[in-house]
Amino acid sequence: MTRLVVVSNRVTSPRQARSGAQGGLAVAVQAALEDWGGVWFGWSGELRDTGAEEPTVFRSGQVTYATVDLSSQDYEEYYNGFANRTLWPLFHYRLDLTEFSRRTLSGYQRVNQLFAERLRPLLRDDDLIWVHDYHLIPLAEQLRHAGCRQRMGFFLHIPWPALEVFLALPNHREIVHALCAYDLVGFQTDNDVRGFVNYIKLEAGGEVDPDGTVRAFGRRLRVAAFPISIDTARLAGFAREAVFARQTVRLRESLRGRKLMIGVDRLDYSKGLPQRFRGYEQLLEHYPENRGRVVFLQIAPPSRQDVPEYLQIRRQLEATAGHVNGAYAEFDWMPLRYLNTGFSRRILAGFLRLATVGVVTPLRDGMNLVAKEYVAAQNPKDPGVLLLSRFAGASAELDGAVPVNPYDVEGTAGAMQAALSMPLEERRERWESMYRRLETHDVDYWRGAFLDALSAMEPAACE
Ligand SMILES: O=P(O)(O)OC[C@H]1O[C@H](O[C@H]2O[C@H](CO)[C@@H](O)[C@H](O)[C@H]2O)[C@H](O)[C@@H](O)[C@@H]1O
Ligand SMILES: O=c1ccn([C@@H]2O[C@H](COP(=O)(O)OP(=O)(O)O)[C@@H](O)[C@H]2O)c(=O)[nH]1
Repeated sequence: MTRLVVVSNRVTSPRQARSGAQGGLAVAVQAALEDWGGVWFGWSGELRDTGAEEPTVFRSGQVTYATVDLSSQDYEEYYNGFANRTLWPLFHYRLDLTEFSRRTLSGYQRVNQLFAERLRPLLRDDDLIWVHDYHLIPLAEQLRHAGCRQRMGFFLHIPWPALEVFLALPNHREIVHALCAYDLVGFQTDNDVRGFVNYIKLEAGGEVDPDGTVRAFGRRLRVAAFPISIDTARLAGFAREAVFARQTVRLRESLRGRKLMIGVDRLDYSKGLPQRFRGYEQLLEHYPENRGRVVFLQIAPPSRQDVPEYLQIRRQLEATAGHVNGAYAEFDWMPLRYLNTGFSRRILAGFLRLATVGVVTPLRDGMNLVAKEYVAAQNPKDPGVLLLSRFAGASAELDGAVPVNPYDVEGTAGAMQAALSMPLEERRERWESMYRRLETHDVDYWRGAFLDALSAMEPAACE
């Protein structure tokens, strides 16, 4: 039987998943693999400087985990460097934060080569190989050089930028050339597909058919949007069960009847947290009836702390949160609760259900699973309102959300006010259309759509 082999930088064991420290990629891949079974290959998250080791392999349920350690130089150049100081900021439209160096680029290529060498002996001829995200764009090309002919798909979890932004990457051509070694390249949204197709047509001199068939660099492949999703029924079940859980009860009691607004994001500059805090400050300033009546809970587990820009945003947020509380707190009311802790998704589901407003206002986001989890966690009889940035991939699907331009701080405050005072009937109507979408378009649907498309490809099609 055809095996599924998933490759990603981040591999999360079931134990790590319970800590709540992982991002959306790990959450979705875990859910996809748990049902289908297969191999999950990637970085162990550990650093080892002595000698290249064979992958560590262990099995849990249906999934075989195979992980490799990285050296501290690999970690610095590949993960902190080219992946998270070049590709991440550039693909999130932050040219001001984008660094480029040949040293980190060569580390990026080296780790992709290492992954290819370690993965190859584990592969069978009829495996379906599914590679995830910007860390591993060159992997298929490396595997093909080593003679692998299996069908290979790639899914990009982050946005694909507009052409003019992408052209700022000095090795843009090399990156797209490498992507063309896959048989199927999946993006989160049609907008991302458009950015890629524009590059193929306008820069690479390639051709793209209406069905997404691409011919470029002597290869034929397919591109399409496959919006990632959540395990909707399971998350809704977590939220129902969490009503009587210890932490949910503690949170509810601490509110003393006040309305809860909630944000849950990795501590990342792409998530728009400073603008969000300022929007909340404006809400308290311009709609004073909310003072003492609303609490904003922002959960922001630290992420990529060895990358300087992440330390900067952390300091900035501490100052902004302190400023909001300093200006508006009363002796018996703290307007903003800002936590640098991660929670398990069971606990989060309970917190999301308690919240009258879910605030998801990234400056740019590939998808944003928290937006979908907020909808899934709501009580159908009395659902809360989702505020959603138009720059999150999720906004293409969640039409019942209140749209927000996160750069418009006063507009964000106005949207918060509208959400806090929205009548039940409108809340239900908006929630129902979003929940219906998530019931059918869940993580199983995402996995099935991608793997069906990949299975239908001819292996290693060259023009
Ligand atoms: O692995 P880290 O460096 O700790 O970062 C966590 C993950 O962040 C990013 O997640 C993205 O994937 C989500 C699911 O598709 C999507 O909803 C979100 O918009 C993206 O930002 C990153 O792309 C992953 O590789 C990281 O593992
Ligand atoms: O304390 C936390 C914070 C986040 N998450 C999960 O991490 C994922 C974040 O994914 P998203 O797509 O929103 O953003 P990313 O972090 O991948 O950029 C979601 O499933 C969250 O429920 C979690 O389990 N615990």
